[in-house]
Amino acid sequence: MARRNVLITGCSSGIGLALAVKMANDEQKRFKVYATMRNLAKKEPLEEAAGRSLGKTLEIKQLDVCDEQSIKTCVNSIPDRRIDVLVSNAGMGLIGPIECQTIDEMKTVMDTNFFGLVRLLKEILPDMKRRKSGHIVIISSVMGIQGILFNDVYAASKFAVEGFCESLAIQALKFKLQLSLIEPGPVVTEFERKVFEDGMKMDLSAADEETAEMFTNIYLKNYKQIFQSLGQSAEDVAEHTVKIILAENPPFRHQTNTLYTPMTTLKYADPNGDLPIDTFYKMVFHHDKIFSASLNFIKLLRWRSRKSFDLGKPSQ
Ligand SMILES: NC(=O)C1=CN([C@@H]2O[C@H](COP(=O)(O)OP(=O)(O)OC[C@H]3O[C@@H](n4cnc5c(N)ncnc54)[C@H](OP(=O)(O)O)[C@@H]3O)[C@@H](O)[C@H]2O)C=CC1
Ligand SMILES: CC1=C(/C=C/C(C)=C/C=C/C(C)=C/C=O)C(C)(C)CCC1
Repeated sequence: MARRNVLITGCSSGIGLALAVKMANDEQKRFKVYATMRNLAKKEPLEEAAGRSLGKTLEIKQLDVCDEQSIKTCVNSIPDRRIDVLVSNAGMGLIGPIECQTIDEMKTVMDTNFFGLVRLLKEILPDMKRRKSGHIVIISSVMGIQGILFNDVYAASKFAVEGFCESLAIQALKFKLQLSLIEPGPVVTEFERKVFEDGMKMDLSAADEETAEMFTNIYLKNYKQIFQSLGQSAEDVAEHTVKIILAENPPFRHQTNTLYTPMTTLKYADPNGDLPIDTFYKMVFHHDKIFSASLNFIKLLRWRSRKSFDLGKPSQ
């Protein structure tokens, strides 16, 4: 099989970095990775992690998904503009009451998470259609299927991504192109740190007392614990993504976190849409102690299974 050219966006940290490194270090050398980032001053962690693949199976390039010219320049710099696998990963989060967010902040989230993907495809899709080959892989989120308290705009941006892809997938089929949405739950990356820090320093004066209290004492208070108990690593998500890229018949949707799937299943279990909303409401407002205890229990189980794995014993 010929080596496949892979372009990944947002490789300065997190999932993008982990995926670029994993694919570039593929033992069978099946990929040539174009690992892109908007700010090349941030390339050191990727260079370090890439090791010997740097300059061989991994090249670092500048690409800002909010800048059409930067996308064009990057794609033009790739031999024959050939991109066999596009991984649209660049993205950002935003949490908090909407009363305390500016429209400009919200627009930046939509511009990055949704229009970023649209800009990439406007440049890359015509080539893929002409060649009648290509795989478009999008790092979406469980929030592309289901909204979560105080993530209104972020969830909207990922819903936009999912709606766009669901529509495009039908046309793509005609051109023998594949489209896959990767849907991680919480992942411990810079995303989590940035979002939490911004949330902690958010000016909540525009919100009523009850909302501000809910955000601070329920959402932010539980945030770290949710990531510690249910969170995956970027490497774990990268491993799932590679499997999807290598699959003979890649699925349209793939959730990476089995601990999270019980929540998303609620969405499909009730066509009226009330079940997930009522369940989340009860978890947050009525059974918060049980919810918190369950998270602690999961954290303990995962810690124990990792510990026994570290000691050389397979986890139970
Ligand atoms: N972490 C999580 O819990 C989850 C994350 N996701 C999704 O995974 C993807 C990767 O996030 P993750 O690795 O967690 O977070 P990181 O913050 O570690 O990585 C995000 C990457 O996107 C880049 N980026 C942001 N804006 C732009 C832009 N305009 N052009 C190009 N690159 C840009 C960042 O660059 P810079 O360093 O310059 O800011 C960074 O490289 C995102 O789409 C996110 O929505 C999905 C589910 C859960
Ligand atoms: C599980 C759960 C909660 C929080 C989930 C979180 C915080 C998920 C984060 C997902 C991310 C960060 C996805 C990124 O794309 C709530 C609403 C507190 C209560 C109900 C159950």
